[in-house]
Amino acid sequence: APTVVVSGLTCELGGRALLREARMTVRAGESVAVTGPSGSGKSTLLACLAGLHRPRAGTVRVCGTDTAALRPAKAAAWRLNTLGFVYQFGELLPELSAAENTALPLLIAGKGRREAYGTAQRLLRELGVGAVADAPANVLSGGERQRVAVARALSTRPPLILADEPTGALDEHATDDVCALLFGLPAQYGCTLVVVTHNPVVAFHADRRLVLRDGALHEVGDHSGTTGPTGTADHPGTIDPTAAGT
Ligand SMILES: Nc1ncnc2c1ncn2[C@@H]1O[C@H](COP(=O)(O)OP(=O)(O)OP(=O)(O)O)[C@@H](O)[C@H]1O
Repeated sequence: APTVVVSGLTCELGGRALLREARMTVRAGESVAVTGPSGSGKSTLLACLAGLHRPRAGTVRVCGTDTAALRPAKAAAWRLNTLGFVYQFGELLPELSAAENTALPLLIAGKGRREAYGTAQRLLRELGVGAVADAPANVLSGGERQRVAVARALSTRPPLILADEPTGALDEHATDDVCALLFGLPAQYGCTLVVVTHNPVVAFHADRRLVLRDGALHEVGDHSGTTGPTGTADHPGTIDPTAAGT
């Protein structure tokens, strides 16, 4: 069964219709990038996937669960076990160490300290930030912060990772680094990945790309016919505006 099935999703915020009968399906183990103009509703779409925003119409099923129908008391536990979030600035708790940030979801899920910290240390090592496990989050570099954020997102082994502009605060080098890490997660950890990004270079790493335009999600060209994220077959060196989704 697909991990994500969205159909007829209609959502308003501040009196503005952001999503209009949007639809998308994401298969298990797939990575999908969602691009689109600023303010088009990409973060709102992620909030709907997470059941954090109740749509006016339509359905959102994640791992078979209708997220709009989740009762608040059950929603938090469902999110804890089903979703991992990665945000633009890592959004770690600054006074806690990398290991403490990573162990936190497991402690909240009721795991014992030994198991939670064991898992955290292992994930941080696997993601290349084992050396900073005991450093407070507020001294980490941007790239290290995002690696720790990914470790935290993976800690409960959720089937779906949602990333909202995960490279938005990084330079080019760190962006490449975090992209390699993020888009390698489905193969390495067996999860599904949905990434919201402005950056066509980031989107190009995904198995599929969707653009959110006028409230609807459109599939954009597959990788054939383009020379890569920085050029098209017809115009090498230019960014394909269709693929960029802007
Ligand atoms: N709680 C809210 N109440 C009212 N309006 C909101 C609320 N949250 C977001 N909006 C508005 O909804 C629109 C879409 O916001 P959203 O963050 O989903 O867009 P986005 O595509 O992710 O934008 P960006 O790429 O700039 O992050 C924006 O105009 C925003 O100001």
